[in-house]
Amino acid sequence: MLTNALPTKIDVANLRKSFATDKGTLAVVDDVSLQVGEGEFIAIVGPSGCGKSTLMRMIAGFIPPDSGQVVIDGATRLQPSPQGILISQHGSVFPWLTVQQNLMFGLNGTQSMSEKIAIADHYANIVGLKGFEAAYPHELSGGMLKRVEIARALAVKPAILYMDEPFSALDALMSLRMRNELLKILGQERHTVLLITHDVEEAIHLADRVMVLSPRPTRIQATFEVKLPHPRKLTSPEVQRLRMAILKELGVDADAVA
Ligand SMILES: Nc1ncnc2c1ncn2[C@@H]1O[C@H](COP(=O)(O)OP(=O)(O)OP(=O)(O)O)[C@@H](O)[C@H]1O
Repeated sequence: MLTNALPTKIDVANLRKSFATDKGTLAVVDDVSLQVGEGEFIAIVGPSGCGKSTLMRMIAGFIPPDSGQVVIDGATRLQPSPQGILISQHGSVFPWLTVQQNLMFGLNGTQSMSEKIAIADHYANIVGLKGFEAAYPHELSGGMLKRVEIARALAVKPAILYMDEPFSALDALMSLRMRNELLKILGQERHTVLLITHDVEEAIHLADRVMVLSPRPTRIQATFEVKLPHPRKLTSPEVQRLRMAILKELGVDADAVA
């Protein structure tokens, strides 16, 4: 049980990971432990190349840790599960399928075709793609493609959403819109979310807790609770104070970016 009384969804204990490279062993993750509550939204920020993606991929079960363990719903995680969906920065929408077919892709065989279509159309609507169900990816903008990807992930109702810089390829306006859409969706359907971002404002906008990772080999350097109700006003003094404190942890001269 976490201090805020949410049942523990993800329990990460003493994860370590090194990679063998041409130049020898590269220690990437150094003894990371964290607990995530059911329905909690955690943002992870850290210096470039510190090991954020490696940490998330271990938690999601895509790569095995050298030591330590990941327990999800009380069971040790050894491989990826359909319960957890990873949305990456590169995107993975299938170019040969329409929006509707992409959204139906991950749905399992227990639903009839008409049920699958209804689910796909519901999520297309939620992310503002109504009317584009028959369009192919090449007919969509970058922001729309990102929305297809998020809708596809949500359509399978994953218990956990792993998001690795999902909005980093978008322009600032579209990124802000996507954050608001995500918050809207999470207001309707609760998911546990782990988000990697390099954008401190995005972390504070979305998350219940922001974890700051150290340079490689990475550890959890600091944790910030964001106890602000949604919708959050990004220009508020509380948000600005948190932003300064997190930037300071990251070694950025906060006065220079104020
Ligand atoms: N499979 C691998 N083999 C060897 N080195 C790897 C492998 N995967 C990651 N690395 C190295 O581990 C380090 C951390 O990479 P990772 O992608 O986890 O960092 P990151 O914090 O997510 O980076 P960024 O901020 O640039 O997205 C990097 O130096 C990377 O080159």
